[in-house]
Amino acid sequence: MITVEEALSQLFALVSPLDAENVVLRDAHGRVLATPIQARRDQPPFPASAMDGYAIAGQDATVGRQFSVIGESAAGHGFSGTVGPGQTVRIFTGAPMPAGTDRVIIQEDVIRDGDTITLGDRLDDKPHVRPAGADFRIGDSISAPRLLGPSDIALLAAMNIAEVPVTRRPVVAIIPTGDELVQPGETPGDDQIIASNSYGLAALLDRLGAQPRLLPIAHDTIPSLELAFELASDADLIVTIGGASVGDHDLVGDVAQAQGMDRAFYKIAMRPGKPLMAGRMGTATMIGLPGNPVSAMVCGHIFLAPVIRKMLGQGAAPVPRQTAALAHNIGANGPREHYMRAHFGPDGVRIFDRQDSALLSVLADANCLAVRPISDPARTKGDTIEIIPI
Ligand SMILES: Nc1nc2c(c(=O)[nH]1)N[C@H]1C(S)=C(S)[C@@H](COP(=O)(O)OP(=O)(O)OC[C@H]3O[C@@H](n4cnc5c(N)ncnc54)[C@H](O)[C@@H]3O)O[C@H]1N2
Ligand code: MOO
Repeated sequence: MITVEEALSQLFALVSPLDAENVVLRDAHGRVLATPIQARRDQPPFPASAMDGYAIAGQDATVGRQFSVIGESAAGHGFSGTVGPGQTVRIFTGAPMPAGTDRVIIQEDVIRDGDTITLGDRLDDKPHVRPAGADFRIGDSISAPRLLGPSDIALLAAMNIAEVPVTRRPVVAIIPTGDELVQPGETPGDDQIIASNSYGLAALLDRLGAQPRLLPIAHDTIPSLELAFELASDADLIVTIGGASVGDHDLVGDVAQAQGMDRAFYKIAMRPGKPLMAGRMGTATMIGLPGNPVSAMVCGHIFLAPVIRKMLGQGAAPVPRQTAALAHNIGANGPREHYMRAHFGPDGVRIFDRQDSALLSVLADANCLAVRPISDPARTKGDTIEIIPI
């Protein structure tokens, strides 16, 4: 059995960043910027008022001074003339500062009488002007790779970027396997259960920015698994679930190899997740996950997530860990790195008692996985351990 670290580095060797494609701005949210992008304009493109008030020449801002109002500058409708001594222009937030002005007196500090204003006695000392290019200048760039969030989308829009180069989303074929499985909503037979982790993994892959394709459930027969691999052959990544262990009906590894899978590894010193396998299969990478629902989901967090990030051009790094204090004592760990369902709250990390890899309800209550290194000794309340938020 190899370590989690070794398995991850072998997985990274199996995948490469995908090509870039252009998408319209509206579709760029959640995608990874593939190449740096440059602003096409200055923002603001002109010195702009930050307040509603009156634009004047700053040196004339003295208490009691009077100005005659000669026009208006509104957002989208600037004032085309020049403002001379003793003159002002009514101005609104976002409007261009007229020529001859460099300060806005907010309307609360002005008394207006007809077309004359008088500056009040409590003037602030701020210009209330946003200089041209204060936000960004033409040519300023957003570096890549970068996972584009809502703030980035707003910035790209302001930069007048209508099409965004992003990394293609990896197509991930998910193959649930097992005669005992039926789809949610179907009526299971007496010996059957509902396929669950296939849906959990599809959701995880959605969240990672991949394009999951949930294939029909494959039976525990060679022809059914062969058909499933055929259906999956044009994917970037093929993920099987179940049939990975040593039972008589665990055929996934054998069929994959008969179909030309070049196996990189099988079995990891990890709990849950021991019977994980991976390799190249034609143009795709194949990852065979264990069937136990929690094992598959934990492998999704620990292996699929970093692999997808590498394919999206976000670099090759394990899933980030944090440190936190234990809320209670725990016993020693065994010979496999243990990813334990736990809850991190104000009193520290509480590791759940029940860790059977069939228990999805315990996974749903967890907000992190507490990582116990191989042969980690017993720990006491307050000790620092590593956790992975999930
Ligand atoms: N003699 C041994 N038995 C087992 C070993 C071992 O080392 N020696 N390893 C155990 C470990 S650890 C795991 S993990 C499981 C993994 O087995 P498989 O990958 O072959 O998975 P299955 O046998 O097909 O299924 C296990 C379990 O999970 C349920 N399952 C499978 N797919 C789904 C799905 N899509 N949705 C929901 N549930 C699913 C399945 O019904 C089984 O209950 O092997 C141990 N055995
Ligand atoms: O590795 Mo199994 O995944 O412990 O349940």
